[in-house]
Order: sequence, then structure tokens, then C-alpha cells
Amino acid sequence: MSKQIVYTEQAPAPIGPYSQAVKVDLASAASMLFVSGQVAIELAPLGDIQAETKQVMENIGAILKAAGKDYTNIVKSSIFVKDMNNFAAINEVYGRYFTSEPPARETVEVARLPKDVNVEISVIAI
Ligand SMILES: C=C(N)C(=O)O
Repeated sequence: MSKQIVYTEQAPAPIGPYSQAVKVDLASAASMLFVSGQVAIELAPLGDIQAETKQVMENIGAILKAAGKDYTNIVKSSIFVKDMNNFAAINEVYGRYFTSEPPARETVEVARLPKDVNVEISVIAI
């Protein structure tokens, strides 16, 4: 695959399951897939942040599969959380999907998410 993990000690080491950067060789990346933010709207009731994160990641996996890709193809993700106090709990579940070379990522706390879910994740895959 045409991706390379970038790491430098001149910037802070990742504080979660993500990479400082992922370099993609565009000449050999056959396609790019932009996956919209996924939310666990099929879960009811909401409240278990780890169950919600798992459902979101499974939804992303289904979309990746539909496009002929898998989690190893993800080079960038964005996590939107309603409560940053859930950072460690989300990381624990999210990290299970990336045993090595995790994507670059940002995690931001937001005031409110669609359908009042607690976490939304979007990804870019190559
Ligand atoms: C600090 C980050 N980039 C993160 O947790 O996604």
C-alpha cells in the first residue's frame, strides 16, 4: 500500500492510537474514499460510550467493505465527542481497530451531535 507512517521526536508523541502523520504516495494510491461521519443511531438507548464507539467503527467497517477497503486503508480520521472525559474510553475501543500504523487523527469536543449521539467518526481511506 502507498502509505508511510511519519514520526519525528521534534513533535509530541501521539497520546492515543493515532500517528503524527501518514504520508500517501498519490501516484500509487488507486483511489481515495471519503467516509461521512458515522453515528450509532441504531443503538438504543445510548449511554455506553464504548458500545457506541464500537458500533460507529463497525459502521465504518461496513462502508469500507462496500468500497472494497478495510481499516488498514484508513489514513486519516476525525473524532467528534460530546464529552472529552470519554477520551480514554473511546481510545480503548478505537485502538482495537488499528493494531499497527494507526491513521492520523484529530479529536474534538463539540457542543452537540446529530440525534444526540455521544461520538461521531469520519475517515479517509486510500
Ligand atoms: C490529539 C489527537 N490528535 C487525538 O487524540 O486525536
